[in-house]
Amino acid sequence: MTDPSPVQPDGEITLTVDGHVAVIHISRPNKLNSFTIPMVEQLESHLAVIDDSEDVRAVIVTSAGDRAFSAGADIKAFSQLSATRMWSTWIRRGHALFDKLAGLRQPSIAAIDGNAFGGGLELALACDIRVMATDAKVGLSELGIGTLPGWGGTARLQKTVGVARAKRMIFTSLMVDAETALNWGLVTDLAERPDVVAKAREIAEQIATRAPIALQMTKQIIDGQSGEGLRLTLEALGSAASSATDDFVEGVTAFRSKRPPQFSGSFDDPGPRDVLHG
Ligand SMILES: CCCCCCCCCCCCC[C@H](O)CC(=O)SCCNC(=O)CCNC(=O)[C@H](O)C(C)(C)COP(=O)(O)OP(=O)(O)OC[C@H]1O[C@@H](n2cnc3c(N)ncnc32)[C@H](O)[C@@H]1OP(=O)(O)O
Repeated sequence: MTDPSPVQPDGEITLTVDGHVAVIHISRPNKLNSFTIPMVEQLESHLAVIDDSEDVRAVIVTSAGDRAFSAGADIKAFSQLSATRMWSTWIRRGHALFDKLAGLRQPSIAAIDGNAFGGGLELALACDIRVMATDAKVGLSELGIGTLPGWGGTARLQKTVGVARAKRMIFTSLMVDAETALNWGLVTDLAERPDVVAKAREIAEQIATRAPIALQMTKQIIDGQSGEGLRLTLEALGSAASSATDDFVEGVTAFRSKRPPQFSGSFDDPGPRDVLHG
């Protein structure tokens, strides 16, 4: 039995890649996985690795099975700083970090296997899909400590649950339970706490069987402005049809051959191809 790794007082965020799925683990067990600057730095470098990878097709973000998914930014740390230092080390940097997560080519799934408060819920909101433990609660608690959700959660919550529910949650630091989160569309799936990561993994593996380039285009279209969606759709299909990504050829060929497609994610530009007649 190996000794558990020593608890890092400043917390630790690790990255493991298994096949086409990357898993980001947040661990600061004695402080409810609250974020320190070293953890922000580690997450920055992990996202850069994922962004550069051609193998990673889906990302899971989860805690290391601790009591909480994350209780947000380390209140004790940022509240000791001057306003200038707070802006540069916490607000601007954290906001950019969660934008980077939300903007990844690869879809991400938050496995909310514990309570998620403040920046912890903002982290989950920066992911595309959220799976939540049936006994967890989530909320943007920042107004309760005299600040506001500073890492993108205000805008993302409104986009996810609508204006009225976002106002109800943020203005009153409402902690919603799993059933409410599911009913409000804040999460897409519920699971018993020990099964949350497995559920997220199941979704990630399904995503990993899709054609990567078509998937990335779809993510960009959904995340684009609604009015922008049609133009992006036409543009994306136009570029795919004209240069016929290998995956598009493979998808049509596999369909015609009645076998599962094997997508490669490659994109060479052979010029127009007649993909419908072999
Ligand atoms: C106009 C505005 C101007 C203001 C400018 C300031 C801007 C600063 C912006 C920074 C960047 C924004 C980032 C983000 O948007 C903001 C945040 O994330 S703020 C943090 C939000 N999180 C919370 O409010 C949750 C705080 N925690 C709690 O309420 C409780 O811990 C709990 C989650 C309800 C659980 O309660 P309990 O079960 O009783 O557990 P404990 O409270 O005993 O906690 C155990 C242990 O963990 C420590 N801890 C918990 N949460 C945090 C945290 N967020 N930061 C640091 N430490 C935390 C807690 O202190 C205990 O430690 P111990 O006391 O045992 O040493």
